[in-house]
Amino acid sequence: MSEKTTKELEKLREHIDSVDQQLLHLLRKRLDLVAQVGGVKHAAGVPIYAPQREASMLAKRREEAAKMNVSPQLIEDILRRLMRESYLNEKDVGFKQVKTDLGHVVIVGGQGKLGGLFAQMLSLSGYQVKSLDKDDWQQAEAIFDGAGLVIVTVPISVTCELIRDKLTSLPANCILADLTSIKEKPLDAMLSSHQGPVVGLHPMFGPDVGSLAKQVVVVCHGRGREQYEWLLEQIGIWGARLVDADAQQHDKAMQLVQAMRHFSSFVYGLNLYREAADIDNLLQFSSPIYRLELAMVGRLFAQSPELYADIIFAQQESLTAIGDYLDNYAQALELLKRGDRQGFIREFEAVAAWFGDFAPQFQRESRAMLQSVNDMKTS
Ligand SMILES: C=C(O[C@@H]1C=C(C(=O)O)C=C[C@H]1O)C(=O)O
Repeated sequence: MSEKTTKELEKLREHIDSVDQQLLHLLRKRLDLVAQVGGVKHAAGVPIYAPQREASMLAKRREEAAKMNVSPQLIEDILRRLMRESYLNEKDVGFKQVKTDLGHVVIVGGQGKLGGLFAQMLSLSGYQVKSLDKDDWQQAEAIFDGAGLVIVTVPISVTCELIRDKLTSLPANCILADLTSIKEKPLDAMLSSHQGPVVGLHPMFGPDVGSLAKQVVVVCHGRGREQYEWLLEQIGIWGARLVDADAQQHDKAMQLVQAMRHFSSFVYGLNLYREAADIDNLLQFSSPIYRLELAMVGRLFAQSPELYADIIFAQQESLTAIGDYLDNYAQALELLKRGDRQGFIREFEAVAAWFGDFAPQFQRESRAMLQSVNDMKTS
């Protein structure tokens, strides 16, 4: 059935269409300017992401918007979306090559998704990149010969063994780095296999990000920092934020941030499956927060089970964090069984007090996410 309309409505809609077309022309103009900025940055080696410029630009546009009786949040939302586009487009011109006399880069596991992303970023920055995968070990000697940087990005379960068995005779000054999501053991393995510069990296994002702008890369220093400092600068030019961490502390945080988080998503999915939930039907009744939650869980099952098994099984200690969660769940369930509404409220308040200012901050952040989940609906 076609939507109801009137003559007057049609007239106004024609005006709106024409304004939208003007917007489109302005967008084209903005994209062209950003492309020029990309070229200038490429030549000068300026990072793709400029947080101070963004903050001052947003503040000015918000102020102007308020004066024009336009919601400051509206212009901020639009500009943030446009800036995301800028990062993607700036990428296309490539990046400045910080180290021009490196020799080539070898990505061990270059056919994996994350390896592929790093290979792409390095190639866009002018480096010669070679991939070394499962079937290439026969030619390893030739591939490593003359390498200035070797990046290991293979499943966690085989990372340390591979480093210890196969990376013992790299060129002396070659930098050895890994992208594993745990850091202590791989870093130890790299330090003992290779006498040259060593650095542990953990990109805190999946391979499906379109751009590294604003993404975090954790850095655990190994040895010979002066020799790999350029690599950190290069990653900064891609737009990522580098966060130094102690390997042990990083691994401890990962028990909650990764093992526990993915495990509870897994169980959430497992539960829906065992309860034979009808997802179509649930979506009919879904509130935006439920849809978002289901998306967070469902996206897990669109990816590789090996990847998640690797992350969850990586550290024996995660078992404690996950076990604690089960205990807390059981204790909270007791409140419910006893009908202890007051007890529930007391616990709730204790947790809220502990979250402190983060709770309202998270509420604000999630509001924006929920609104965009709602915007995505098509019927
Ligand atoms: C275009 C630039 O690059 C990025 C994109 C911006 C934009 O689209 O307005 C602003 C700042 C940068 O994060 C720039 O530096 O001006």
